[in-house]
Amino acid sequence: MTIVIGVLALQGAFIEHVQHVEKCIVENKDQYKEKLSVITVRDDNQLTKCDALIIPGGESTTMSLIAQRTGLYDDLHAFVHDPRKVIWGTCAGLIYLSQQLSNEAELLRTLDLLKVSVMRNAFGRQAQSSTRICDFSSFIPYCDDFPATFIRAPVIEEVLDPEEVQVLYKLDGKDNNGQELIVAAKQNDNILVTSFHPELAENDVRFHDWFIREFVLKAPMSGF
Ligand SMILES: NC(=O)CC[C@H](N)C(=O)O
Repeated sequence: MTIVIGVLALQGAFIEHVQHVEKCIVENKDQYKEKLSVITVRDDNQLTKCDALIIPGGESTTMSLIAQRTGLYDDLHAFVHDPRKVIWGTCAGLIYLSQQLSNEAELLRTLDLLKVSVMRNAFGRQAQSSTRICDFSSFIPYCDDFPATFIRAPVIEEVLDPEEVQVLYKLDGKDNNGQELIVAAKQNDNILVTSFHPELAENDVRFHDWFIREFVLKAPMSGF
């Protein structure tokens, strides 16, 4: 059996995710317990082939409008709500997955999955983009120097269901609303979100490798 990881390719930084997953497969295939492949997803036919789906960064309003216009919204909604599927949303993908937006919610019909409240563009106009070296070793073994790139990034201001959502990482300080700066979280064992872009860490696939090992290869579909 081959496990298929899809990358939603309606809009945004999908190619970088595909390249990172491909690099993981080439470099680590002997360590993975199952055969993996990666495809881009633009329609329902491609989506039905997938066991996991990465929703990339980009512009969440545009992504949501394209999904509605192409008729993919309902299929995406059903896919991400299936507990056997593995989902990872980065940046705009995080916004698109969330149940509640505290600002700029007009025109955006989210997939209503992640039980959090999110603030879009939480770092304001002053610092729209930055790369910070983050210590993720509390959840990714030995990964204490990861270059996390934030581009007009959202933050999770509030977890709406602490039983299902676990905070993985937050930045020091508060956002413009005086709320917490949660930038990585997981919901149950199959949904991961990051407000930064691990796919932009050049030649560094540690985050993607961890996603594959901790989520994709542990999901029910892979038989473990
Ligand atoms: N890099 C990104 O994905 C930016 C997200 C963008 N600010 C949005 O609201 O969709």
